[in-house]
Amino acid sequence: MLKLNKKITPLSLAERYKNNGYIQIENILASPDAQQLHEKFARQKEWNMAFRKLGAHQDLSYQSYLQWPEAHKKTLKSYLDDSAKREFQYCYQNIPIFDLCHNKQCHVALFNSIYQFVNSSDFLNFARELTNENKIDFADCQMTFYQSGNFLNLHDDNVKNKGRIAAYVINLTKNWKPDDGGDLSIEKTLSGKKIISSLPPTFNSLNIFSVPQDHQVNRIKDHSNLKRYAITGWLRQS
Ligand SMILES: O=C(O)CCC(=O)C(=O)O
Ligand SMILES: [Fe+2]
Repeated sequence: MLKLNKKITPLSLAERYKNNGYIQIENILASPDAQQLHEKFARQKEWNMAFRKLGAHQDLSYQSYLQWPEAHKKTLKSYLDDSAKREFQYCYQNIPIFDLCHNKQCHVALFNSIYQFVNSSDFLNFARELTNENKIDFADCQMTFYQSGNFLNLHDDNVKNKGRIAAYVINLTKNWKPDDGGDLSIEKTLSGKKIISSLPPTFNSLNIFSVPQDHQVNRIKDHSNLKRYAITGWLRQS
């Protein structure tokens, strides 16, 4: 079972969350758990590669994508880069753990342990105290993996009837540098002025931000070797 770092007291951070609408908390998981999770993410071979084509979500097997001829990969990259300038677009790898484990038997120990952890009373109570939202009933979750050229354009996470109260990101990226890109930007407009806050994907940090709120995952630079791993999802009301 994954464990929270017991030294972090959510009530002491609630004021900051309330004032800003977001917070980043370092060293969120017990340290051996974060290290082991990172190793398991790094060993995971199959992912869904998610992007949009002609305005609709697409899922592709990442392993089959790796077999494509280079020319074919280049064509997709140009399409995505061009489309990202004109419309809502994203490209990253994920595994929809909540869909795989919820209401079904899931036999992958890693997926089960993440699903159980984010729905444990420890994690949900932590989130309820931090956000002062007692109506949080459960957390959905996915594993995500971004690498060079991957991004997620500006959006606000607001989807009707999903009961999303706040979004969370447990960052499992090692050795991030500002030059890699891949930080999470949160945008606000205050007195007509755009304010952008950038949250680096610091290893073993938790980001929580209220929904709706404009944010994006900045593109990981083409030259970067970064593997941006995270557990992401929403704290939801049934
Ligand atoms: O990975 C992140 O930092 C945020 C991801 C996100 O915004 C989303 O999946 O909707
Ligand atoms: Fe989002």
